[in-house]
Amino acid sequence: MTDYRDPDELIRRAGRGNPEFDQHFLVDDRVLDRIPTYADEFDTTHVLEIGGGTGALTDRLLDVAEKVTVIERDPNLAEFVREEFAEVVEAGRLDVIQGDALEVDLPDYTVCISNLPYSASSDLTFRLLPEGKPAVLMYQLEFAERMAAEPGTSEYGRLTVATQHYADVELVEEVPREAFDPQPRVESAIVRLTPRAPEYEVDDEDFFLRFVKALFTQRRKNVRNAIRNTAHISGLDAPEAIVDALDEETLRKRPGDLRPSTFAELANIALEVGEPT
Ligand SMILES: C[S@@+](CC[C@H](N)C(=O)[O-])C[C@H]1O[C@@H](n2cnc3c(N)ncnc32)[C@H](O)[C@@H]1O
Repeated sequence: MTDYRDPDELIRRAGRGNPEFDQHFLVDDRVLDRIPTYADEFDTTHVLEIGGGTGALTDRLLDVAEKVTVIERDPNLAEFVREEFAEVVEAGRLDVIQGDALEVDLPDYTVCISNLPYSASSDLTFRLLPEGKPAVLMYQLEFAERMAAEPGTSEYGRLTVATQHYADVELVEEVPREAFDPQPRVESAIVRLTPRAPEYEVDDEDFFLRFVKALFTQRRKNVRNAIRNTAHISGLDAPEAIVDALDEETLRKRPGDLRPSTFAELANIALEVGEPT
């Protein structure tokens, strides 16, 4: 077993994380050791790590990757990691980009393995998913459960359909608050995202995602009323024509009970007859 740097010692030298900047550092060695193993089936030649923090996970990633690129917003932490891993930086195996991962250009990575800053989880996920590359990511447990949810459950929603449009979602490990320093207020979970084409076809991806978003704003209404009430969100001039084109059984269901493939069928019909603007 490789002797990795002690995460508590890294924090002692780098300085304590600031929760206001999403700085909850993982200090449980067993969790840190397991994270790269969830990417065993993926090509780990070039790992992207968003939010390197003090480098405890970076240390492990360097063991499975030929190259690691870290994007870290905090200039002090970016500099700390550059100095801490000076030898591998020098050898060209580690790049540390100081910047906002929502804005900087992404490198040509093969897999993203990160303990994400939770306040940007959604934006970062939907920046990564269209890249079509696999990922192993730490989220707030509640967010992870929504990503992996099944139709008909209270967790199932826009986030589920949008995520599963791009990838298979597996919640591979729940992580308690005590695994972090400082501890977050909520439990966490590691999610594995395996990209694949969806099992349905959509005629217009942007419209599909907008239509799903619109219907889920009315998740307790039936589909008939949800389509009528959200034409301004989905951008449809003729919602009634869609209602006329659908069968009664579908119209009586609630958006939260529709499978992604049914959303796709509805979106394709809406695009054809609903006069989208
Ligand atoms: C939850 S910590 C994870 C740190 C480390 N990887 C670990 O596992 O202990 C998230 C890190 O993301 C950084 N961060 C926050 N927002 C960011 C953003 N928009 N882009 C890049 N890094 C960000 C924080 O400074 C922090 O170091």
